[in-house]
Amino acid sequence: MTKPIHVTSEIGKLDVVMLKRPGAEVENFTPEMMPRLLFDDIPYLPIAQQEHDNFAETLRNNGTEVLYLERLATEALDAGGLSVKQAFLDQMLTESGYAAGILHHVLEEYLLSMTTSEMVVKIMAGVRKNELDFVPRDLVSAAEEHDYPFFMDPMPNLYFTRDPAASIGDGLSINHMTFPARQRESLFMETIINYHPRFANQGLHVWRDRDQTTRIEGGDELVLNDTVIAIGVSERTAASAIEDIARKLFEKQSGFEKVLAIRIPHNHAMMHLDTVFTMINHDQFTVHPGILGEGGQIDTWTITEDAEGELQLNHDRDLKRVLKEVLGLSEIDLIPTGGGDPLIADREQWNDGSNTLAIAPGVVVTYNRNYISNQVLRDHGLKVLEVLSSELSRGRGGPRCMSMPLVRQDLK
Ligand SMILES: NC(=O)NCCC[C@H](N)C(=O)O
Repeated sequence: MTKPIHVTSEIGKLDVVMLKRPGAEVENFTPEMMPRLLFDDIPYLPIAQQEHDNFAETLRNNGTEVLYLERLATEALDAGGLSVKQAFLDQMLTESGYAAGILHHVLEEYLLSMTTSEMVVKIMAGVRKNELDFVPRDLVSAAEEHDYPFFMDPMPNLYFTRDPAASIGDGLSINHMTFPARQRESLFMETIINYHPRFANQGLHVWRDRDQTTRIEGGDELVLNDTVIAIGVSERTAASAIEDIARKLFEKQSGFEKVLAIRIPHNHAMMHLDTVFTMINHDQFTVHPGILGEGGQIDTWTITEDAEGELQLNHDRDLKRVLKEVLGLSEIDLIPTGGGDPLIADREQWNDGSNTLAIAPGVVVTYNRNYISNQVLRDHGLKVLEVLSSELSRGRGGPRCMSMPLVRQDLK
């Protein structure tokens, strides 16, 4: 029987996916807070929600069951009972800066006075100071944070469900993320896998948990097939975390035998590997030409384990050659975002033109605004399903970032 988490490729038919419908959190902040919250603009919420519903509907119309993070988290907490809800809240408050003290108690009381669903939505949206009839008297609050509007910051990046955790085989990596703005997010997935009746006690693995110090994010983790994973060495994922997860996957006999580390530029536009490179068919990939040097060169390291259990590294700069080798293929089609025009490539990559979600081999979901890259994909024989994107793209993530596959059919 297929497990409730089962992902052995990037392209097998997508049976079950987890999304997060954008809520109050995507507009509950000031322009000043944007850089810290990793946003370049403030989306117009009603339209962002319509666009997201259009995305979910496109997936459903193509045979994918859509689950929502906010609902799964609520159900998991309710299934766990009061002690689990309290422990979750305790951890969330600790990670929000209130390990103890009067504000810990005030916020705990406020949030526990709500239904579980309201509490989850409120934690995601953020807690404004003016919601509580409480004025903190400590020096930090009075002298340094007096004008700051929040007790608990919103989590506007939650609709990028891809990043806090990644499905790998019959398990997850639950990620220690890079920036404080996103670090609390993975607590939801940890709670879901531990307490939600659909996932708890189903023999699922946590290959690497969130209590790690080295950082990794799901946008960098690509399951190329049932034995090979590609991971970006990026702004968000450290080489040390890649070595760590490689060791764990090899030790825990996950079935994965090779980890391909690909070093990409470290900047906001290309924060994860999936913003510049995605797998969309057995032998086809999108690639932002801006990451490749002359002759398609980019640093890659194929990591394997030797007979003594030590990691072995094989360095190569020819991406095509490496992909052919690890996938056992004679040819690879690297499809350039923007069709190779550097201006269009940069513009469409900025709006996630390389960030495609494969829902079956050769069938991809993309943002409609990247019309040139979409045509290039069609010219290469792909079926392209376009979704609305004016507001969603302001968060700097596309269809792959906005989806966490839970079950994909195995490739034949
Ligand atoms: N996989 C992805 O590339 N996710 C997009 C994340 C965008 C979000 N604003 C972030 O900076 O983390």
